[in-house]
Amino acid sequence: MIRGFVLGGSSSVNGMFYTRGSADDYDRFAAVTKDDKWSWDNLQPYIAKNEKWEPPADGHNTTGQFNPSVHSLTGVNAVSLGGFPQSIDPMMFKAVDELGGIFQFNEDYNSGTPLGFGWLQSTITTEGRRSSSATSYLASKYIERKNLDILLNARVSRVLPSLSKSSSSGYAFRTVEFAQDLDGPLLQVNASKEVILSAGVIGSPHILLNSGIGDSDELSEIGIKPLVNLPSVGKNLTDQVSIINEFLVNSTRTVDDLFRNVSLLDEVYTEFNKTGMGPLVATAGNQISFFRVNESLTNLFGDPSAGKNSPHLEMFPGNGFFGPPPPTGHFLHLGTVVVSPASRGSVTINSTDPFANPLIDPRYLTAPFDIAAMREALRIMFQYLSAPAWDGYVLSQFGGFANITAASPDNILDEYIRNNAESSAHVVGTAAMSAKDADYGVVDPDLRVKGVEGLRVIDSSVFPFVTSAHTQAPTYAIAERAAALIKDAWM
Ligand SMILES: Cc1cc2nc3c(=O)[nH]c(=O)nc-3n(C[C@H](O)[C@H](O)[C@H](O)COP(=O)(O)OP(=O)(O)OC[C@H]3O[C@@H](n4cnc5c(N)ncnc54)[C@H](O)[C@@H]3O)c2cc1C
Repeated sequence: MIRGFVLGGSSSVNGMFYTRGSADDYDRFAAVTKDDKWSWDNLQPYIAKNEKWEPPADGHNTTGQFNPSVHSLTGVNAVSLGGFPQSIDPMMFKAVDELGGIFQFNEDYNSGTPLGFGWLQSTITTEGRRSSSATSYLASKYIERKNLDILLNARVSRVLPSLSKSSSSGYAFRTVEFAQDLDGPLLQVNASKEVILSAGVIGSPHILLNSGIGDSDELSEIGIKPLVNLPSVGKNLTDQVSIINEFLVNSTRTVDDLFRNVSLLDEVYTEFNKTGMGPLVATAGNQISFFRVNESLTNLFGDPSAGKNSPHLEMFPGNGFFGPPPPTGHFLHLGTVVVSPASRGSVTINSTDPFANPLIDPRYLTAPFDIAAMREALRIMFQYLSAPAWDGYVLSQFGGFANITAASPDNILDEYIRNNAESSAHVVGTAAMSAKDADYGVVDPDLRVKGVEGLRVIDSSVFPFVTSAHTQAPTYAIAERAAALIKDAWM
C-alpha cells in the first residue's frame, strides 16, 4: 500500500488531484458523530483556510472552467487548473455535449455537488510546482517559528502511558517513544499539554496498537499488554479500488514520447526550469468526472454513498499510457474508480516489535456492491467512448483489456476487474471518529482518543467514511478544523 514516508507525507508523492467530495459526505460525518462542526457548511471556513487558488501556469483564460465563488485566495496550499493544454481536451468535452444524460458538464465539482464532468483542479502552484503540506505548511515562514521543531527521519514506536484520574481507562498518553534510526536507541519526548498522532491511516493505528490501545483480546494474544480496550483501532479501513484502462490511439500528440525520448524530456525539462511552462507543469489529464450507479444496484445492495448528490464512481483521463509506456504506440488511459465502496479492511499487528510491519488487509471487492459498481464504471466508460467525438481517435484496447466490451458478460468483466483492480491510495478510516456516546470508534468528534487523556489523532485515519473523492483535500479540511479545536482547548 503506497504512502509517502517523507516530510509532507503522501502529499509529497500524490497525484495532486484536488477534490473535496460532496456536501453529503461531510453532512454524514456530522450525523454519525452527532456533531455539527463536521458538516459541509460548517467546514467551509477551514476548507478556505487551506486553499490558495492561483492562476494556472500558462495563464490561460479560465472563465467557465471553475466557479470562483467556491474558492479561496487566502489559504496556505496552492490549487489551480491544469497549466498545459492536452490534445484530447476538446474531444473530452465534445463527447459530453454529444451524449448528454449522465454526461453533464459541471462547472465546479468542488462546489459540494460533484456529479458530472469538469476541469480538474490540482494542488499545483502558478509556477507549475507541486504544493504539498511540506512546501505549504512547512514553508520557510512557518518553519522558522521558534515554537516548531522538526526531527527528520525519526520513527515513532509507541505512545507511553501515565496514570490519570480523569480518564475512563485510567491512563494519559503524553510521552512519545521514537528512534532516529531502526537500530538506534529508543528515545522519549514528553508533551506538557497533549500529543497529536498524524502518522497516517496505517501509521497511526499501528502506533496505537503497539501502545496497548486496541482490541484487548487481540493485543493479549500477541503478548502486548492491553491498556485501553478500543476494538475499532485498525478496523474500518476503506480504500477506493481503481482500474487504469489503456487504449491505443491515432495520434502522436500524447505524453508517451516524453518517457521514451531522453532528448525530448531534456527539452521540456529545460523549458520548465526556464519559463515554468510546458507539459511538466501539469498532470497528463485535465478533466475529472463523477457518476452515480444505476438505482437497480443501490436497490439490490443498499447505497454506500453519503446521499443522492454523492457519486459512487469516478472516471478520469490521461493523454498517454499510465506510467512508463510500452516501446511503441500512443495511448489514452481512462481510470475508473469506485469512490463510495462498501468493502472494509483492517490494519493489525502480529509482533511485539513496534517496528515490524503491520498487517494490512484491504479486503478489496469483498462487498458485492463494489464489483457490480466497477462493472458499471466500465460500461459508462464504453458509453462515453461511443460518442462521435472519439470516432477515428481510439484505435483499439490494449493489454489484458483488449477483449473486454460493454456487452461482455458479468463473469468476464469480473475476471478483468479482479485481475486489474488496484489501490487508489485513498485509504482512510482506521482510527475513525464516532459520537461521544458511541460504543465503537477510536476518537471522539474532537479527535481525542476515547477513554484516555492527552492524545488526539489528526489525519486521514479519523474519517468515519471515505469521502467520494480523492482524500487530500478532505484531510486538509479536517486538519484545519482540528487546529482550531486545539487552539480552543489551550488558548
Ligand atoms: C501515490 C499516491 C497518490 C495519491 N494521489 C492523490 C491525489 O491525486 N489526490 C488526493 O486528494 N489524494 C491523493 N492521495 C491520497 C492523499 O495523499 C492522502 O489521503 C493524504 O496525504 C493523507 O494524509 P495523512 O496525513 O493522513 O497521511 P500521510 O500523508 O501518509 O502522512 C503520514 C506521515 O506520517 C509519517 N509516519 C508514518 N508512520 C510514522 C512513524 N511510525 N513515525 C514517524 N512518522 C511516521 C509518514 O512519513 C508521513 O509523513 C494519494 C496518495 C498516494 C500515496
